[in-house]
Amino acid sequence: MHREIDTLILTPDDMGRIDHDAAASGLSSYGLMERAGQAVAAAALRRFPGALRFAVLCGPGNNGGDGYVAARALQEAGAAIAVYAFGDPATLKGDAAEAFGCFKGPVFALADYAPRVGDVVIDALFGAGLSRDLPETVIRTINAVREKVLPVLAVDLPSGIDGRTGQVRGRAFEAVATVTFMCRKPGHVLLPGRMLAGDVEIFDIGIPGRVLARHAGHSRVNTPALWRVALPTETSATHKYVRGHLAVFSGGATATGAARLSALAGLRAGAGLVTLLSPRDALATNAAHLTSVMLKPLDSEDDLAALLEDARLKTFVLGPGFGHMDKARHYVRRLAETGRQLVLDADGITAFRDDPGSLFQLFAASDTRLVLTPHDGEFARLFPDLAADKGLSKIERAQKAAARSNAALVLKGADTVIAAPDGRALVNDNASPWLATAGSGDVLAGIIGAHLTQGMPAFEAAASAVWRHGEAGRAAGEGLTAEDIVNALSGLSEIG
Ligand SMILES: NC(=O)C1=CN([C@@H]2O[C@H](COP(=O)(O)OP(=O)(O)OC[C@H]3O[C@@H](n4cnc5c(N)ncnc54)[C@H](O)[C@@H]3O)[C@@H](O)[C@H]2O)[C@H](O)CC1
Ligand SMILES: [K+]
Repeated sequence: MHREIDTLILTPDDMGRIDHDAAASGLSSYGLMERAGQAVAAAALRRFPGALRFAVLCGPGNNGGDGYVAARALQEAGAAIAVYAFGDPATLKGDAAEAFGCFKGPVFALADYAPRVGDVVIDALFGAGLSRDLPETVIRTINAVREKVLPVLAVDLPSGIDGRTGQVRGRAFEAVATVTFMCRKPGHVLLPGRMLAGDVEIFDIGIPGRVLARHAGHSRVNTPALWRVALPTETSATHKYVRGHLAVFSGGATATGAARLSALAGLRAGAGLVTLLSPRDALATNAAHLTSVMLKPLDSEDDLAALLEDARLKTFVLGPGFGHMDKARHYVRRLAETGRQLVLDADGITAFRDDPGSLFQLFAASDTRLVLTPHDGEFARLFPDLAADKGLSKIERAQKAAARSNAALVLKGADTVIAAPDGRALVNDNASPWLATAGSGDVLAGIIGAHLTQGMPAFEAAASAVWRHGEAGRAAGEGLTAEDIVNALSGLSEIG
């Protein structure tokens, strides 16, 4: 079943406003903390039945408060515990002070914690409120725990992970699992936070859906439920022209492979027809490798203008192995001016590095017809200021770039973010490490093109393509090549 809280991503700021609102509507904020701490204790007992001792490390804020509740619950369950505090617990405030007050047992200074084999560490030092790099005492503790390779269960977030960005503030615990509350935060889904959070459990502490909805932004984890309705449906009336005609620009004679991968992926991903537009000097090479993909010579803007007289050709992929920067810019202008949809990748992106504004201008005044698929390096060519702003999370960078370019933006990586000009953002989490292989991006561009040409809106076309690409990568398994991803596409069972 699709639960809203399983896909929603809330920033720590959103979460703070939700807390505030929940309390203002009469919900006991200490009650939320009590449920949070109890959930942590339950997860600890369930996951680590053989623990000799739970070392509960409590911080100076509400994350520490959850820790005291968990410590009390573990004690009541008969588990051996030892509690260590960073800072003087007597100075705790509000709910955390109450949680501390309810815990009956000794609390030692964090600096005195000597990790022992058999300990399971409950990390309740810092959660959503981490606002700067970790202090030295905490870093020393993290190092000592990592040195002994002790299992860590993190409360809300592994301490040291910035909940808004997923970046490490100085040092961070590497958790086996993290228990978070209501929704995931960017720190759970963006790298490196995602790797350090381990298995993330989302626990509903009882904040009403209406309060969540009031403050929820437009960020989610990329799942089929979010775009399934936009997928093209197969009916008996489906005709190859109805399923769309995708055209992919090939590079010159020595660089044709990338575009062929895009073209083949487009065909496998459901485009009715796919044509490779090839320079004449590369026709023989391309012809030798193609059967189901059609081939047309194209060397100049005039050739393109003639081609564009066919109104059925609505969707293009330009960039993989393309090579010619001037031609790329001229072709893109023609495509934009004639109202075409375009997936711009690789060299197509680089072609606009000296004047990204001219690209954005071309696609500014219309529905979203452009999909940009940069990796970090290409992103920096089009959006140097956003790439340089280390204060932005990857989600925020993608959102700003999508708004500026009026494009559906696919910011690639193991934590690919797909953003729309209207602010929607999806973080993808089904990619296997094997997907980072030569040609993988060319395949993705082709799948996006296929989805576009079948009539999906740009953002949904991109998001579903990234997801299918991830699934195909998983199906192809370890050691895959880009060809394997293409082949795995048609073997995928029904989406979602
Ligand atoms: N959101 C919810 O629904 C609930 C959240 N709970 C838990 O509360 C924490 C967030 O609590 P908060 O007090 O805002 O933040 P922290 O405990 O993470 O830390 C704040 C505390 O630490 C100080 N501080 C921040 N950074 C540093 C640093 N680098 N060095 C030293 N000190 C630092 C800061 O000044 C504050 O004093 C959330 O994660 C949940 O675990 C609830 O209990 C349930 C409801
Ligand atoms: K924590």
